Amino acid sequence: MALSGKVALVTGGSQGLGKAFAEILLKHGAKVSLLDINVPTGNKLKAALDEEYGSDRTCFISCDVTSETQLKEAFHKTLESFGRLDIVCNNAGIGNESNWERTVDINLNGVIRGSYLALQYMKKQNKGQGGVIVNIASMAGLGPFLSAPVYTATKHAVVGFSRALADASQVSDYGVRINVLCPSFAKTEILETFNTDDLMGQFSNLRQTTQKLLEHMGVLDPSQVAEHFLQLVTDDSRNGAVLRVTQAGASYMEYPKSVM
Ligand SMILES: NC(=O)c1ccc[n+]([C@@H]2O[C@H](COP(=O)([O-])OP(=O)(O)OC[C@H]3O[C@@H](n4cnc5c(N)ncnc54)[C@H](O)[C@@H]3O)[C@@H](O)[C@H]2O)c1
Ligand SMILES: CCCCC[C@H](O)/C=C/C=C\C/C=C\C/C=C\CCCC(=O)O
Repeated sequence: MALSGKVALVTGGSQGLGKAFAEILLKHGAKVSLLDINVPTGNKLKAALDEEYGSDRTCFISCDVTSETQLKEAFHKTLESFGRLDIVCNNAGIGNESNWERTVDINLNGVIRGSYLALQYMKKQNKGQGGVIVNIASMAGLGPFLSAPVYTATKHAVVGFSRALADASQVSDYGVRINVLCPSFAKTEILETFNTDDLMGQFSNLRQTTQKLLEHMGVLDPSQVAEHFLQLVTDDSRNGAVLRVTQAGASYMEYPKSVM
């Protein structure tokens, strides 16, 4: 998929990986709708992007992915502002093992809400032009991250949900590809989770273990992660792909062939 003239929507787009995804899409000619609950940071980012790319290339929409109503409205506003929708990145996520219900509602339910709305707007059967969904999981979607069991569960679920949806989309001929990105640790605010006892809950005693894992795996720059995100967006041959990104490089996960 060539990105010039295409329109993307990125949840959790105010900072961190969402910001890096927005920037790489803009660099390649797309327009981007940024959705986030962090309104001051989102507005600041929009102002900075206006300077660099012009004010018609982005919009910022205050949106909580736990609200079906707000998310629907944000998709509607994106279509209204830019006239089309081609790329949806369900990226908003948190690490909160204490309020784990909220973690499930953002990391998993938010991805499901965003993916279903994306299909509704992009699938050919609804007069959409087709497109691509990239859901952001984590290495914790591929194996156990011991200090964050609920986070691990949500990210495994994002991988399973996205792979099943990709097969369903292909069999139903929606014209929409669905892929998953699984980054290792990246330098963003979410890593502060490990220094916050309230967020780690009963697993705050595992801080040393987490710290060792982090030192062992290293910390990626968001721009490195964005390069691999771009691959999932632009490579039309990829549907149901799960791309693992580490300091050592990126590799597609291999799974047994689907029964269908
Ligand atoms: N940084 C890492 O090490 C890492 C590694 C693998 C995967 N991830 C995943 O990447 C994604 C982005 O995280 P990040 O690292 O950029 O962290 P971050 O904390 O910098 O960014 C997360 C963004 O999501 C927004 N957000 C949180 N709850 C929201 C909600 N209810 N509705 C809308 N927006 C909401 C936040 O305001 C923030 O802007 C997450 O899904 C995270 O799990 C991060
Ligand atoms: C709790 C919020 C912190 C977010 C961290 C973020 O998602 C990064 C996680 C990075 C690594 C997770 C650690 C362990 C996963 C365990 C095994 C994966 C092995 C799978 C493989 O090598 O393919």
